[in-house]
Amino acid sequence: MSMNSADLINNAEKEWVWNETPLLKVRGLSKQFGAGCIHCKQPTSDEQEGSRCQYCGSIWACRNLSFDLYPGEILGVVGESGSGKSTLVKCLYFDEETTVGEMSISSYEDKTSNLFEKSAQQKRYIRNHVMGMVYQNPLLGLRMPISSSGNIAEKLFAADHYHVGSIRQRAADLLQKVEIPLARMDEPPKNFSGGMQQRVQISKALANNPPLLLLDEVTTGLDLSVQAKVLDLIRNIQRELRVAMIVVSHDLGVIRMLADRTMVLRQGLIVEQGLTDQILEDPRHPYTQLLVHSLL
Ligand SMILES: Nc1ncnc2c1ncn2[C@@H]1O[C@H](COP(=O)(O)OP(=O)(O)OP(=O)(O)O)[C@@H](O)[C@H]1O
Repeated sequence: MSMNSADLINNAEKEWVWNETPLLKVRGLSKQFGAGCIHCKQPTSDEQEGSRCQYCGSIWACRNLSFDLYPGEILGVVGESGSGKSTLVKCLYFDEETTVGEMSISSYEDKTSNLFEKSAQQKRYIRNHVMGMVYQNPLLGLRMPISSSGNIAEKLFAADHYHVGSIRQRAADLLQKVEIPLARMDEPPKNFSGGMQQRVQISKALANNPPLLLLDEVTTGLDLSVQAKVLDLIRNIQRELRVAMIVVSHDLGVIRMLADRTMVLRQGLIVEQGLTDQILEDPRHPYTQLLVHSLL
């Protein structure tokens, strides 16, 4: 297959990205819901066994997940409903307690230590300074009754910024970046459409210039034209700010548009990972083949 110049630039960018130290390293991340029992103390990596313990009903939502994310890269996480995608990002953002595993972030002062073992206060610091999260449900990421600028201010306060003038300017800049009219910056997100709410969430998540952004099904439930606008915005932000992202979606169209590399989850296990082009054009695992063919 012949390559055009855009492919060449893309590949050059990917090579450049991979020569760097990973921004995020995750090793052996497992998350169990339920008390567990003697039969399911350890997550099994056997696809045939499934993620649910037949004795106690506990579920290993994520099983032994290991991966790296490079600065400025977008990693897609795809899989059917219940495959563990949301649980993975919730563990990374400390919304859920990880059962076993290690995570380190190279831009955090303590580069190599396991962030899952930090205190609640340190985890709060990491959430406010090093990561941003955009949820599928804007109710989880925004305070609906307070102004959009106030939502951003809240995130800046949490990271110890107190100068009112510069906070307001930062809120205006961010809302402008996501194309919310400045005349509406003091309106609460509850007055906005679904697509606008997602854009306010994105601007709030970017408030402290985090090197890592987590996006969980951010376009699910939006009209197709609105989806396209939000996806465009995410792509532009990644190009402009070189922020690394983990994009969770059950929609391979979203993954195709955004992700440099992709990880396919099934019943909490990674069944395949690699360059998105390769995964979509030449999937190896039968489950990925099924996903890709259902898109065609
Ligand atoms: N709080 C919880 N308590 C018990 N089980 C849970 C909880 N949250 C998730 N699970 C289970 O963990 C597994 C993975 O769920 P998760 O929400 O991560 O999947 P997902 O791939 O994000 O699905 P979807 O695309 O439908 O959001 C599922 O079997 C789910 O029932």
